[in-house]
Amino acid sequence: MDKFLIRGGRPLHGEIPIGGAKNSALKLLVAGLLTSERLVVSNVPRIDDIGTMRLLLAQHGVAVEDVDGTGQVLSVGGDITNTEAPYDIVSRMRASILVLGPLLATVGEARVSLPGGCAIGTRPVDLHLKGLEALGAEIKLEAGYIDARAPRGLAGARIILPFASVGATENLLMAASLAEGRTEIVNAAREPEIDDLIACLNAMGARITGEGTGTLVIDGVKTLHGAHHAVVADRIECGTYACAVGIAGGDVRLLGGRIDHLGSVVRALEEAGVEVTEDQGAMRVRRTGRLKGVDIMTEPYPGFPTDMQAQFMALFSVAEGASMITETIFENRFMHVPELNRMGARINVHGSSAIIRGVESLSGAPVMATDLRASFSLILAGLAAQGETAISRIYHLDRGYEAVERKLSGCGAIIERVAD
Ligand SMILES: CC(=O)N[C@H]1[C@@H](OP(=O)(O)OP(=O)(O)OC[C@H]2O[C@@H](n3ccc(=O)[nH]c3=O)[C@H](O)[C@@H]2O)O[C@H](CO)[C@@H](O)[C@@H]1O
Ligand SMILES: C=C(OP(=O)(O)O)C(=O)O
Repeated sequence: MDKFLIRGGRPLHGEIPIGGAKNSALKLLVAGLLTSERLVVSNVPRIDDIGTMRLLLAQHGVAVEDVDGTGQVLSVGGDITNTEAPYDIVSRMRASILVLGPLLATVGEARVSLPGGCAIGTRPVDLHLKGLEALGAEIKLEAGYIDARAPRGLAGARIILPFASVGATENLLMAASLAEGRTEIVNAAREPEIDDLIACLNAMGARITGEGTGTLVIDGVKTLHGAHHAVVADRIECGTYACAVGIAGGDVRLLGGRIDHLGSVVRALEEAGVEVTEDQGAMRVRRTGRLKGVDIMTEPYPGFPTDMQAQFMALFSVAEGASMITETIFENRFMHVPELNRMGARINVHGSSAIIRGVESLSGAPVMATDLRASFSLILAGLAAQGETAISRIYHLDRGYEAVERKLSGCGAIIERVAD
């Protein structure tokens, strides 16, 4: 197991390239199950979750090839030979549940392990299952597995989601693309990654309209074909590095960062005293003065993303005044709080809200990463802290961030990966 050693106190200057979005690339690769032709996906981030997805697709008999040897252009293709998604892969990566809709739509059956809870919450999949049942699937839960069948194929339906679930919207979109007739998904998620999946499915011959509106209309087609699609820029990676500049100070251009996908994050940064501008295909982030505390609440897009909550917690821990962060999406997403407090932060959690009383400075300490975004909040704290911070269990971070130490040290940070 690796750990990071960070020496804080240095401002960041330079450029950081922003990669393709983890939360889009994973679903785009799954979309490859919907056709026996080749789907080529470019701008794929080189992160551990992509390796796990390749393993899962291989388990279904579908090959994922590295087209040019860079790991950034992957081609998915081949016939599905096995419809089981086993526990050992699904429990490692929850996005595995996304194979359910495509397997049902193409081969009419799937056996997918229930993902169960994870560090940030219970994360049930009831909305995925109810939606697929509305499309005609017969679903049984047995021995920890979802047994789903659609012996007569899937048929379009009007589905009203009680909550705009990202994963349920994606599973239903892919299944409905090959269902007979029209499907309408009301209260669909509106995240940019959903629009990216729709663009890819439409390039494969699907007929989907309504992206970004919350109501998606899918006219099912008989087959989908191969296509080439480039993954949208990772708004969470971009927002995370913006927080790095916010907490460490300095001036950095985030290359390829999409400011238009980060409205609520940019507003919070600006309120906190961080300057954000669009700069010729990059997002430029600067901070010279003291940070100020801000209140934020996580919400589905276009609201403030839960995947940026931990990073802002670190930022506000050294801001002037108090901040309140309310987490409304996941019930247990404050595991970074005790670790930040060990570094000198003053954070109290009351139910789904955390009160952060800003301190003058943090001090380096040995801390432990508990999940993907929490891991980065500790890096951010380490960049601002006096002395050395040692972060263990960074395998959580490697799930979703590419080349963190290279990107940060390229801008002047002192960060090193060492074997634990
Ligand atoms: C791989 C991926 O893209 N992950 C993202 C995706 O996760 P994911 O797709 O799991 O997130 P959802 O939007 O589905 O979940 C949000 C909330 O709805 C609840 N829920 C969801 C489905 C369901 O059937 N029943 C139910 O109760 C969940 O427990 C959670 O509390 O969106 C989240 C919310 O933006 C992000 O934090 C994750 O990074
Ligand atoms: C929670 C996240 O991912 P996952 O849904 O894969 O757990 C995330 O990307 O912050």
